[in-house]
Amino acid sequence: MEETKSRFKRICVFCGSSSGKKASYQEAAVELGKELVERRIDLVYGGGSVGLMGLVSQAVHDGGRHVLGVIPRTLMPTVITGESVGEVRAVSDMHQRKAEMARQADAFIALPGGYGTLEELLEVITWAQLGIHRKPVGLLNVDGYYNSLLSFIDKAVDEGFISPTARRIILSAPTAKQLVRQLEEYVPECDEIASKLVWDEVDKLNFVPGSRVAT
Ligand SMILES: C/C(=C\CNc1ncnc2c1ncn2[C@@H]1O[C@H](COP(=O)(O)O)[C@@H](O)[C@H]1O)CO
Repeated sequence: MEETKSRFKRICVFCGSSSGKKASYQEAAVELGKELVERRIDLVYGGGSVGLMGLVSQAVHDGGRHVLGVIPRTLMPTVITGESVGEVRAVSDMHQRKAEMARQADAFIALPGGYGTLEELLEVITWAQLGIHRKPVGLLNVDGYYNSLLSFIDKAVDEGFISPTARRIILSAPTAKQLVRQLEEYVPECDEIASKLVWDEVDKLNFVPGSRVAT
């Protein structure tokens, strides 16, 4: 397989701790892992081997890329989340886990998932809206899984709760290849208010002003 170069060193994947009912969700997790490998991109995720989390991490590890699992100490016993592949970083709680995953990543992708996935996804979108980071965020919309979420977000734009600029933070595509290509081409827009906010160093998630990609 020919390797393609990427602007990203490491991507964070949020996804179900369950596998979902359709084979297409599981296939998409493996496909995404292979796409990261092809582009020589490492993975950061929530650790363990359950559900789609296990499938994407195993595919990246099998392809020879680095896998970093960030996992709260309480969830570390393998009877709870299964054996992790690659490097495991223990953190004290779920908040620290999200902050550490975000700090370690140059971009974010959400595969299908449940509450945990949605919460992680919406948080990095909110952080982008506030100018805490300028890293791309993409939804892997497998079999239209996220259509209703995207419709809801469009309704929130129509009703005046999300600005058109903030709507454009979210990229989406039906396949890993199309989505990663979009993430590679993404140029962040700056909201007028967000551009004036000054976040503490710790809150900035490694973003260097003036660069297109967070470092
Ligand atoms: C404790 C139980 C199951 C184990 N649950 C999780 N294991 C690992 N990571 C998890 C777990 N729950 C949430 N996460 C994080 O959120 C995303 C997955 O959540 P979802 O609700 O399945 O979409 C994932 O990205 C993780 O970072 C027994 O119930």
